[in-house]
Amino acid sequence: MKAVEIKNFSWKYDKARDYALKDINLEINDNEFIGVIGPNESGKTTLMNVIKGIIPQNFTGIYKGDVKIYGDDVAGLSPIEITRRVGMVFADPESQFNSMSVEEEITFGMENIGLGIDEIATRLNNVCRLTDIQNLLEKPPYNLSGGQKQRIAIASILAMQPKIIILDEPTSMLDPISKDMIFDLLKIMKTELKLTVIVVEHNIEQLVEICDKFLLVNKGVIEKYDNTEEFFTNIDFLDSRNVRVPSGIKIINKIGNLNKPKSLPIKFEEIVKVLTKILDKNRSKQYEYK
Ligand SMILES: Nc1ncnc2c1ncn2[C@@H]1O[C@H](COP(=O)(O)OP(=O)(O)OP(=O)(O)O)[C@@H](O)[C@H]1O
Repeated sequence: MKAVEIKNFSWKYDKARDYALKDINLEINDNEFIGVIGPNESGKTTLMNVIKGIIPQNFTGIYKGDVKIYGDDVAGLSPIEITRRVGMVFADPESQFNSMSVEEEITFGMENIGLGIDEIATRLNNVCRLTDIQNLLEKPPYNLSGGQKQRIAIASILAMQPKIIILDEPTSMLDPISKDMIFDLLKIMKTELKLTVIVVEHNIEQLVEICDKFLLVNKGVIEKYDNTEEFFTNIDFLDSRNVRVPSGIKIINKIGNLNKPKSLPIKFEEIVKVLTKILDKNRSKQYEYK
């Protein structure tokens, strides 16, 4: 069964002149990891809100087409049913907080959906271990570092055990070390928790290492949706859309196009391997000539 299935979908915000999303068709498989990129105001957040059911629940406008989450029409699900299936993390973790201690913050959602005390304790323990926030439980969530706040926001979402997690620019307000910690957590979500992960992120260099597929949204339409390797084959097209293609991929693409191999690596360590081979070959050739 598909995790997300969107068919002929369009959305126009009330009073907006144009549709924010136009004729969207999209399928996301269970346990896939999707990187969503695109220019500002292209419709990325709107698309995430559609998958999470925030649109049409909290917005008025024109809603056309079908949006299904694991086979069910999202517009027909109750807020609790949606919360159980889809979790969402925002750029600003504080926008999610509404409790006076980290522990309350994490248990709040679980109590709301009526989980028992033992289940809440087990889940609390698990998510604190995953996000490394055990020593923060007594503290107010507001007086912490940006990275800690984001890990708390993620912990409270993971505690709900959704099948899909959407993260909308989760590292945009964080320092480099905290960013790395969030990327490590993203890996765990895919490999250990087996979630379907959809992340809007500008840091393509790090996304390339973990995403199965990339989705480019531009002017309200899906311009490109492909496996990561395929996505980065047409560098000229991506340049024309101002996608910041990592330098390693650009270099290997230039060299690769000259040598015409069947497929090109895109992950950092794979690129290093290929370049090392090319350099070694060159060195041994120079040696032969001497
Ligand atoms: N609540 C709203 N009411 C009316 N128009 C909106 C609303 N929210 C977003 N829009 C418009 O919808 C379009 C898509 O916006 P959206 O926030 O989805 O883009 P985005 O790609 O996430 O942008 P960014 O990268 O800047 O966050 C924009 O033209 C925006 O102005």
